[in-house]
Amino acid sequence: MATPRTGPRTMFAKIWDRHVIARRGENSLLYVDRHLVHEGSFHAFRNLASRGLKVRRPAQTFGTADHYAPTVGRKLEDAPGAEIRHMLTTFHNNVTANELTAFELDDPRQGIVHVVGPELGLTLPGFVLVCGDSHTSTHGALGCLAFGIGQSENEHVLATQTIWQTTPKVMRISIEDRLPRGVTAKDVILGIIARIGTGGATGYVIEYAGAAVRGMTVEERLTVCNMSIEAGARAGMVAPDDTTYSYLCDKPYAPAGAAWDRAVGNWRLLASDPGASYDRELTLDAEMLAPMVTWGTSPQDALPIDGHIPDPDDARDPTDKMRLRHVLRVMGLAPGIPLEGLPVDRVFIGSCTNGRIEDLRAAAAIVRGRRAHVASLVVPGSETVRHQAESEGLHRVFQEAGFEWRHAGCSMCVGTNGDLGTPGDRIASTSNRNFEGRQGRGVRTHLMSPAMAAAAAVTGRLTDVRKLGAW
Ligand SMILES: CC(C)[C@H](C(=O)O)[C@@H](O)C(=O)O
Ligand code: SF4
Repeated sequence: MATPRTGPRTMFAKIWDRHVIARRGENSLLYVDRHLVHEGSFHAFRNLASRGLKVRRPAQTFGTADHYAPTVGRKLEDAPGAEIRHMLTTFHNNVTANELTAFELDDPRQGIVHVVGPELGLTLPGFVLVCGDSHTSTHGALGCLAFGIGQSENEHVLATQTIWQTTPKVMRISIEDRLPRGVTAKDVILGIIARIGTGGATGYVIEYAGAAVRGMTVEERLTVCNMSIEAGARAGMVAPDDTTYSYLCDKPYAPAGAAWDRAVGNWRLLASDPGASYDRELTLDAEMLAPMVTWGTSPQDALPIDGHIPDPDDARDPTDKMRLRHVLRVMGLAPGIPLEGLPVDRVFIGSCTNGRIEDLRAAAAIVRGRRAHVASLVVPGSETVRHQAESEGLHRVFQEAGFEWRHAGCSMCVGTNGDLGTPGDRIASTSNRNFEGRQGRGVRTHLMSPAMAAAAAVTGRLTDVRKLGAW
């Protein structure tokens, strides 16, 4: 559908229209307000340099070391292996050569790009923000259009501060009512993906709306928008409101003084107009949601904790039947068994989905006064989060329970820094992808909320956190 020029407009259309510089057929050239880079952007920097170019707008481009960051210490030598160290050195050389502000291992602001952007105020409402990383959808929680880009697009943005895009469609997902006890933002997004599937939002930008979303903190909205990409969406967005402004007002890179007042005045105009039309609408009742756990190798393979492993024989479609058989083999699960009570070998609390301070507080509330039954790792999403958690004494709660408390990075979400499970491990993980082998060869991943992962750590089994009495 073409963007309507007049009449009620969606938040997406307002931001998009304001950034279009040129049109060529189906494609629009968009101005990019903010470009974020991590170690994975090395191809783009290499190609840029080979064309004799430098970053066009260094003041709008920020870098952070996250995927390869060692979490056991902050020195290059803490990284296991020459390849990992090479990635970190290459990143350093690229940001230095282009005179970019970057948060490297020794910087107190270092962390996962999608945690660092919002918490430093590098992500602002109304922006077009891009990064060579699929979970860039996270930033849309602040009311901007944020999406992941590929390496050649990344090079184009570095060189021109613009990007060619086709106009996506817009879907509104309204989550009405209030979240029940023990149900978190992670359960909301896993519930949505279980319902619409990993291709359910392909070609769309999702706008999350409804009372449950309005009632969420910014951190909870970030969790929801983070996993939009797992439903195939180009981006996820939440209209900015007073919750957004009070989150942003004291952030280092947010506007200050009179500029802040002017900015808020403009941001207040961003929300979709009443009566704006969407290409697709979906409404979910929050009251129906429960703590969710994935049982398969795709984020859509999610069920409430009181669910049972599906039986491939119940699948009508032969392709589904085959896929299910394969998934259950990979996951080491038998049809019909209950999810609750399944023993786990390891727990990972962290990632750009659930590595923020509220996530660590929620996990610590369950862990306090209990002991970890299995190897458990807490990796704050950023050093800012780590320092905040330490000032609240959360690190001691985890350490006294036998958890490992690390420095910030992507860590076991993807294991590119060497933090991996061992073959056969079943991991309760707060990350966003449960793809086969993502956390290590032969490792089985179950995605869940921080509270649920903490419950699994202290019982050694998939556990309904509502039964631990902490809620
Ligand atoms: C390495 C990076 C490009 C990748 C992504 O795009 O998402 C990673 O962050 C991931 O989560 O798998
Ligand atoms: S924490 Fe995981 S999902 Fe997020 S950017 Fe890092 S690897 Fe990707």
